Amino acid sequence: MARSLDRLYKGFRNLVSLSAMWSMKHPIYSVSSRSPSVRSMAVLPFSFSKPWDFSLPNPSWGPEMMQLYEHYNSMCEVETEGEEKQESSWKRLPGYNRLLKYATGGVYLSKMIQSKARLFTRNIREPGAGFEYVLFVNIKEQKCVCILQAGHLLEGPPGHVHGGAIATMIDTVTGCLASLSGAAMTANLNINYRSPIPLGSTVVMESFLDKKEGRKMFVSCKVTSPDGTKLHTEATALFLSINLNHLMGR
Ligand SMILES: CCCCCCCCCCCCCC(=O)SCCNC(=O)CCNC(=O)[C@H](O)C(C)(C)COP(=O)(O)OP(=O)(O)OC[C@H]1O[C@@H](n2cnc3c(N)ncnc32)[C@H](O)[C@@H]1OP(=O)(O)O
Repeated sequence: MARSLDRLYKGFRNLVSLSAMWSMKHPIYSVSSRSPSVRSMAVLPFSFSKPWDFSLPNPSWGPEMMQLYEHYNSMCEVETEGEEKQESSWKRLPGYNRLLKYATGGVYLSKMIQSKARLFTRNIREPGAGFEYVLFVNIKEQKCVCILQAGHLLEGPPGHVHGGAIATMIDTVTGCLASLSGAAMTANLNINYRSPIPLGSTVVMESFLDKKEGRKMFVSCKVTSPDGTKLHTEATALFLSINLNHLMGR
C-alpha cells in the first residue's frame, strides 16, 4: 500500500509539472473585458479534457494582480544564454480544487478520496469572491512566491481580511514549498500580523526554506504590498516530511 500511495503522490506531482509545461507552451489569453463570460469562453476548449486551472487570469483580477502575474509568469519562460536555451528555474503551479480526483488506488484510498472533498482555498466558485491566487516556485533557490487578491468573502475586521484567511494562505504557500520534494505536513505555524490587508487588495507572499534538518523543514514567509513597501504579515513554520501512510492513520 505504501508503494501505491507513493505512486499517487508522484502522479500528482507529474500532473502538476505537465500542466505547468503545458501552460508555458500555450500563452495565457489576455483579459481585456470584465465580462464573466470571457473566462468561460476562453477555457471551454480544454474544460472537458483537463481539470479547471484556478491559477489562470480571470476577469475579476485587478491591474495589480495582472501585472504581478505577468511579471512572474514571464520569469517562467525559457531563458536564453547566447545560443543555448535553458529551462527557467521558475515554474507556475496550476491550481485545482481537488488533489485526488484523478487518482486510482482502490480500497485503500477510499477513506481519503471523498467525492465532495475540495481544496479549502479553491472552493469558492465565484471569481474574485474568495482566494484568487497563483503560486510560483523556484526549485533551485528553494523559494515560493504567491500573488494573492483577497475577495470580499474573506472579511474579518470590517473591510479587511480575516486573520484566519491570511494564516490559511501562509500555510498554503509554506506548505507548497515544503512539499516540493515530497509530502510534508505543518507541525507549527507562528504568525505576526503587522498591518491589516484591505479586502480586494493584492499582496505578494514570499516563502523561503531557511533550514532543513532530517525530516524537519524550517520555512519563513513574508506578506507585503505589491511594491514591497508595506509589510503586512511575517511568519515562520515547521514542516515535517511524512510517509503518506501517516494520512491513513497507520
Ligand atoms: C500531504 C500531501 C501534500 C500535497 C501538496 C499539496 C500542497 C497543498 C498546500 C496545503 C498545505 C497545507 C499543509 C497543512 O495544512 S497540513 C495540516 C495541518 N497539520 C496537521 O494536521 C499535522 C498534525 N500533526 C501531525 O500529523 C504530526 O504531529 C506531525 C506529522 C507534524 C509530526 O508527527 P511525526 O510522528 O511524524 O513526528 P514526531 O512527533 O516523531 O516528531 C519528529 C520531530 O519533530 C519534532 N516536532 C513535531 N511536532 C513539532 C512541533 N509542533 N513543534 C516543534 N517540533 C515538533 C519532534 O520534537 C521531533 O523532533 P526530534 O525529537 O526528532 O528532534
